[in-house]
Amino acid sequence: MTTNQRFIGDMPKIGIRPTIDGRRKGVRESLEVKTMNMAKSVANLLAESVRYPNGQHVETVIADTCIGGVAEAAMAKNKFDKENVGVTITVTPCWCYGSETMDMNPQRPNAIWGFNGTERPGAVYLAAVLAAHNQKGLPAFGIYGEDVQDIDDDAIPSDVQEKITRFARAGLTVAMLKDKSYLSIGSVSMGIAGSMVDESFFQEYLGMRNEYVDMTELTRRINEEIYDKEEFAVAYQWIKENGIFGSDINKAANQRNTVQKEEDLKTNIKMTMITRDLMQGNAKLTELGYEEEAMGRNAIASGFQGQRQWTDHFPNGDFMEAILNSSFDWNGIRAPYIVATENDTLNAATMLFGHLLTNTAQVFADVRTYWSPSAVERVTKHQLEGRASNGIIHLLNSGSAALDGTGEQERHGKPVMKPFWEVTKEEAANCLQATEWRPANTEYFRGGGLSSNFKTRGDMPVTIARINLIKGLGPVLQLAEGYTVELPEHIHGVLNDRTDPTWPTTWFVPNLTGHGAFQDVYSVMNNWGANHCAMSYGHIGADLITLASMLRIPVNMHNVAEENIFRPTAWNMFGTGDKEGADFRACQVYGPLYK
Ligand SMILES: C[C@H](O)[C@@H](O)[C@@H](O)C(=O)CO
Ligand SMILES: [Mn+2]
Repeated sequence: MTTNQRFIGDMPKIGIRPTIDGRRKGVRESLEVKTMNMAKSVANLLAESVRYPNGQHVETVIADTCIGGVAEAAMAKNKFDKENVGVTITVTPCWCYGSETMDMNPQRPNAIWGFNGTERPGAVYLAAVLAAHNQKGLPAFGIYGEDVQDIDDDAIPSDVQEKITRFARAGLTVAMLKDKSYLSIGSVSMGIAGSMVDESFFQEYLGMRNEYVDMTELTRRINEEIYDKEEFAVAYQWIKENGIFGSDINKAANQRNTVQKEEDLKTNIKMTMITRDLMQGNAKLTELGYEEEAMGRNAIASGFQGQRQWTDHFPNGDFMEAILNSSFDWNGIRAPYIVATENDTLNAATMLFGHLLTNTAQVFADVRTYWSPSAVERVTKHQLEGRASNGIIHLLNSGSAALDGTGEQERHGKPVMKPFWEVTKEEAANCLQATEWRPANTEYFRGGGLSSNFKTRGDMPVTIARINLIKGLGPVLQLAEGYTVELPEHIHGVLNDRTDPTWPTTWFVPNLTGHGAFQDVYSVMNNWGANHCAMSYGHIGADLITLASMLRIPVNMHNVAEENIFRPTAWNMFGTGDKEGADFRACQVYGPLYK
């Protein structure tokens, strides 16, 4: 199965609306070419610089005519509705009639680029149409280049490019979430509130539905052999030949014997295939006589409860979660699946944001420990240095960290996490080689299984994020941009051995601003809203903030520079001095996108 067959329906397109002054006999005629050229430049920019998670370049649809009034606005809308347009960008070099030309679809993110020129007043239209958007309660993003351009200049200035592409990535994420499912496999893990499904959150904020299966469905499919046995043979050979099987940390009395460990590996492979099939279906199952199972659940993300009923008896979910979240498996290099440990639905939604904005794999982790410089010195007799010198946060969890999180993919000799189509065979092999599959800690996981153990390479720019649900307020998003750091081996060894050393470790350092939650590293840990975070490659805080504003989720903690914050213009009307407070007020007034 190829990745672009993964979900039912086409990828959403971006609709481009060239608006124009409707006055014929001179004015309109003189502007037609320029206006359409702006639309074409935006289409070219998007096709070059934005891709869908399946690797295809983004598709755009330009309205058949410039839009001078309401009839042409309706014609553009009809075209867009037929073409599965999920996001629209209006462009214009001139004055046009605000409410007569505007896009009034309340659920499709909309931006307007008003050309900064002097011959015709694009900025005046921009201000007028944004006022109409605000007055009608239909928030839109305004884009106005900083420097004046000449009317015959069809280039898009870099500040405008940045805003258009940021808007497009976030808008497409909104559109790609819509009408997909989150699949809960099992229910609440160990009282973790994030694994209590809040259907209103998924339905009203993300436009998604919730699907559920009991974990016994895995048992049924394993026992009745409802999976592709040929694929199983390939997977088994692949991991036996290429996997590194690390040592057992369990006391002799608690160790599983060789026969059990071999069975655990086989069960883990079957769990991986079955979870994927539950999410997206598998045509092979039709050949086996299981047409219903072959359909899958149109799930763009899933979560596996695991602990404790399953893991007290069966092999744990670490292998399954690690492989599915990675950009490769025994079938080759492919887009990651999003699977949350402990069925933490809120971390899964955060991982989806990171994945759909960047097209890269995500690292799910416990926000485990803050190590102050003095605590590290006390325990190791060594001082933290460089980026780590203000203290470090230990990200660690059984399960869902993508193997891409090893940092074994490179650009210009530096560790990165890439979209799957840029990952080479050698890099995928290196990620696997940097991972040890170790017998699970049987005091935690009585049913055994294989845990994935690696240490993330340092110097990767990353962003950790998390959605939290607050009674009386709704969802809020928090994020921290920072870097992975690599500690000298002796320090890492001492710190890591104090916890469960069979799991993947990332040492994270946030960028500090000296204010609020970013006063120091301790404050970042202290202000984290739950036990988990999702880590994404790159400094994507600004994209996350734009996306959150589209979904009306306020951001309660971030360390993104103010000049990079891009939200609908209406947000400024809720206050310009205190952007954080304005965000909360705006989100409260507009409410969830799909209410
Ligand atoms: C094995 C343990 O139960 C861990 O899974 C636990 O510490 C968590 O990850 C909690 O989020
Ligand atoms: Mn956890």
